[in-house]
Amino acid sequence: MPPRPSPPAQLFPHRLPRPLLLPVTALKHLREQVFLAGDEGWTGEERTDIGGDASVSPTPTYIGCRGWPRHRVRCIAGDADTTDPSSGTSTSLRDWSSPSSENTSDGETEADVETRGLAFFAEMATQAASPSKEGRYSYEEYKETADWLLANTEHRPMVAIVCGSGLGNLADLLKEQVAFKYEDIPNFPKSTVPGHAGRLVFGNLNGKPCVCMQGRFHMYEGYPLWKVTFPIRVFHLIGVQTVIVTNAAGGLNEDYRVGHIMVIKDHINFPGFAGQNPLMGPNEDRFGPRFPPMSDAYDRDLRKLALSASRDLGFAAELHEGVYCGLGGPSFETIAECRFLNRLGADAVGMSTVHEVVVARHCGLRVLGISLITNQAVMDYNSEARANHEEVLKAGRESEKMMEKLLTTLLPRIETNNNVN
Ligand SMILES: O=P(O)(O)O[C@@H]1C[C@H](O)[C@@H](CO)O1
Ligand code: HPA
Repeated sequence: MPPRPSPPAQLFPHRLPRPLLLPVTALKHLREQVFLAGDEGWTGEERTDIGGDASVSPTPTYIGCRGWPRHRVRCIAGDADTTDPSSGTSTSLRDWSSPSSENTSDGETEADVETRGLAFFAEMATQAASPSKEGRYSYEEYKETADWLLANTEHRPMVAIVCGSGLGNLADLLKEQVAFKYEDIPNFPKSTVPGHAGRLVFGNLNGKPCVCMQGRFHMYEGYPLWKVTFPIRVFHLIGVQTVIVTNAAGGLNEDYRVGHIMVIKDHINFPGFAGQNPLMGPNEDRFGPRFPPMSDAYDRDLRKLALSASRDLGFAAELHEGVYCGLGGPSFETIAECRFLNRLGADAVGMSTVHEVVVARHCGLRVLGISLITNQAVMDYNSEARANHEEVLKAGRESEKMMEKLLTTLLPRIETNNNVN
């Protein structure tokens, strides 16, 4: 075994109560949640994803938690005793030195941080060690979550609403609410983005039984697409028939203004072009077919209902039908990219939705997509405008009343099979 080097200074060492044994395969899965770095790859706190691979790293491996405040990204130092993936043996993770009781900047002691770090890590380890986590959820896990929800609420929603950035308050419209934090629901991922609260809210919207995702999951958070779309299949299993996906989007169409609404007519799944499709991998026939069509992804009757509701509400002039282009994010688009997408036929651009829609259609759910135009995409090299998340959230807050009215008017009109002419 190579001699054990000193830990990098930026790593705050934490003591493990005892060596933690994990199979090498578990470490591979942990890469989705935490970053792993060999000695050579470590460049300090500025780096959040070093992308070393424990299974091939010849040097000791450090593990930190993605998404933690950076000064806390220093969870556990490890001693990779056995790193040969072919051996299938275990990797032991040990502490480097003793903890201190020094306070961190927000008053939490290092001991608290350590406790949290260990709890987080233990959870990750448990999840990673589960055989079903080999790249996807098993049917039984979707079912487990669905059954848990059905056992914990009497609500039986027909419609699910996914709230986009800044649109989480839509969930407040529901009456007779029963809400669950994502972290309390078995198998549910966790929201990490500001403006995505991370609660599943059941209730009635204008008499219609609904469930609202107050916060969605995005590819750029580091989640694989089978996690991003996990709730959609759960909705199917609890009896939901229609999903309304909302999002914040940048307007590419020159007629679109901030605060306008776009009913999604079609989408361009850009990550899909690069092989990032949530249906990649073995098909689960109990959800749907291997090769689902997408030419009817956005339900024509639901689109008509949305357009007629907007006419009834008097804001038809602010409502468009258009094509949404989903990208991976988290960087906003360059000017050249915006021009390119616009020429391709996209009217609005965002970082979500398309994966949820693919999975929803795969399991036969009807889909209505609604984009709130929160900013105009920058298309001009002379422009000083810069897209930013604060602006997106602000536009969401400013237009929430319009979105609320649209949904409140629309929901009671949704039948199992609308046939609107
Ligand atoms: O969840 P959505 O698609 O509404 O959120 C958009 C895309 C990014 O998450 C974020 C950028 O501001 O808003
Ligand atoms: N680009 C991508 N995603 C977005 C935007 C944008 O301009 N606005 C809100 N979400």
